[in-house]
Amino acid sequence: MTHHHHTGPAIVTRGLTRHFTSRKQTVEAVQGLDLEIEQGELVAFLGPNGAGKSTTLRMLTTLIPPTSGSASVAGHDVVTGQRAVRQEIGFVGQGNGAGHRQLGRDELISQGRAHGLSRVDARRRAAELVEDLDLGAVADRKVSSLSGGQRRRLDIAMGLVHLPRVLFLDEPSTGLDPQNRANLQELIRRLHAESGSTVVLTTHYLEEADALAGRVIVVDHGRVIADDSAVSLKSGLGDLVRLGYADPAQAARAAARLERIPDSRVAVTDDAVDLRVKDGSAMVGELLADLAADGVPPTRVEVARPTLDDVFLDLTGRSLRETQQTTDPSDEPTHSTEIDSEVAA
Ligand SMILES: Nc1ncnc2c1ncn2[C@@H]1O[C@H](COP(=O)(O)OP(=O)(O)OP(=O)(O)O)[C@@H](O)[C@H]1O
Repeated sequence: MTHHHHTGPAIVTRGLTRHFTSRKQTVEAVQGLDLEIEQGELVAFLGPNGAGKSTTLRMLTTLIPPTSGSASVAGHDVVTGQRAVRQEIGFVGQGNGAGHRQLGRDELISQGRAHGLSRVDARRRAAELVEDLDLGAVADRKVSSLSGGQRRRLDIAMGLVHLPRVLFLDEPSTGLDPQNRANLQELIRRLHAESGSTVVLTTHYLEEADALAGRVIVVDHGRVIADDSAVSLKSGLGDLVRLGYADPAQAARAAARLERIPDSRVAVTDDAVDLRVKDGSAMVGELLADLAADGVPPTRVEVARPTLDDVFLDLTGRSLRETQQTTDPSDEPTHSTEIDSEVAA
């Protein structure tokens, strides 16, 4: 069997586990992942700092071996078939190591040569990538002089030189401004659509996972806590209808009435009632009429569509934003700022 005929899933993991030991303490970074990712999927691993996203990617790209369990990529085991896996994949890490003194185009050509392309083919491939990734204006400048967004596009071009069947991107848009992030997402979407290759990325931008990935795998403490399309994850949770009252007694009466709605959850805090229910936005008119008829019309109403942060909160009792801020205080402030603006949107 040659890898060209591999027709099974792009990625399979079975009990994939990785522990780290430092100063006699064991960190269970990844704990027993069982995943199947089909060829051509675009998947985002979403989770807070330290959830195990990078460790998972580093195992799948053969940079570190699993402690236990197994994984295969494009039909090859990441341990016994390390070499074959490397030929099939592209990996764009966090801050790749393109030589700063080189010109962007020369970096691409060297990378192509390193992957076994002839000089002519490497030049041709570099030219294609410069075109595809809109690097024309910067390809003939030194890498060290490029902006963050240009540098990221060059990193991605580096990962694409050998037409990988599976592309791994570790936090591709971290550190980019919103405009560059949007451009990069558009680029990833286009590359995925045109190449039909499998794309796996990690992110802690909710908005990115939401906008980009057909499938979102939410990880926390080294485990998968949800795995579905962003749309299903959110619609499964339901909309939040928040009703404000003049006093707590009214709120309590309204809550008692709302608890009769099937498949809903009601929470009261002082003079506000939170109702979580599927398609809440569609039923709000009827709901208000009923409450008015029962003598408990609210004084304020807000309806919020669920975000992936709500999904995370529902699953873990914590917000991605909180974990973002507390797990790694040295983290760049851009992260939490971004997540704030996403939630506010
Ligand atoms: N080489 C290592 N030695 C010791 N601990 C490690 C090592 N690499 C990762 N860890 C720990 O494993 C856990 C998972 O880290 P990992 O980098 O996979 O998380 P992540 O989800 O990618 O987070 P981030 O969003 O911050 O990149 C963390 O607790 C981390 O401190």
